[in-house]
Amino acid sequence: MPAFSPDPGTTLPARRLVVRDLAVERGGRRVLDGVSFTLAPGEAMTLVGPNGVGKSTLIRALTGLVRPAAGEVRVIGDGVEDETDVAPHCHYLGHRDALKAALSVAENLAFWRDFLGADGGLPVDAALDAVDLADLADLPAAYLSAGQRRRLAVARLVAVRRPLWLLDEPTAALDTASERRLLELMRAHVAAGGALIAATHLPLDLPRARVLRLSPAGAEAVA
Ligand SMILES: Nc1ncnc2c1ncn2[C@@H]1O[C@H](COP(=O)(O)OP(=O)(O)OP(=O)(O)O)[C@@H](O)[C@H]1O
Repeated sequence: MPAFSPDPGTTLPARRLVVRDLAVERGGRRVLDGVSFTLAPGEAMTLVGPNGVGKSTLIRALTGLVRPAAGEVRVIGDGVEDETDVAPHCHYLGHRDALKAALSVAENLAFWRDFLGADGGLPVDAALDAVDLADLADLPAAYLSAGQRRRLAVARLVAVRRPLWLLDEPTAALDTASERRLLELMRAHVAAGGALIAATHLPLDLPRARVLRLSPAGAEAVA
């Protein structure tokens, strides 16, 4: 598996995520209230808190998949037209790996590159190599194990360059080597000027990562 090192000459477009007084309701109940933070280019933030506190809800609200009850989420950066539409600037890695079972591993990734626009991202074979899936390129995705499925979902992050990664428990189902590999990709992303948020129950070895702790009492920046 080759080391993935971003070309230092191709830094990501600088995008700042600004979240102000965000409130989100689920099933008629206010799950999040008054969440505010800013994430600058080159910053990583882990999102922690007990089961059911609203980590996935916050990440989905940031992507625009869940409509906030109050507050706003904005992307600020040069040349950004619609500042409230975060989706075109981000990758969302959720609990479901968004794979088409009948397509091969390589075809799944090629689909995402076409669909999302692969400007500057790694070619399919290199992206599969980055997650150690090159040997399974022709296998139908239906046959992948849970960890392999997750690795294929992770390959999307490097096959399509986006400045903001919103990751919901990204290490779920990954073995130790794959987890280490994902952390390398995350560090490389931040080093290239990208930003990321990762909801996690496990400590992630991300130097200088800020921590946003959610609790039933509210959100608190703890580092
Ligand atoms: N579609 C929904 N309808 C009703 N309630 C929901 C819905 N989705 C989430 N919830 C509730 O919102 C709360 C927050 O859920 P969320 O999945 O964001 O928590 P989490 O912090 O990510 O939890 P975990 O650590 O278990 O993954 C929970 O009480 C959950 O039951």
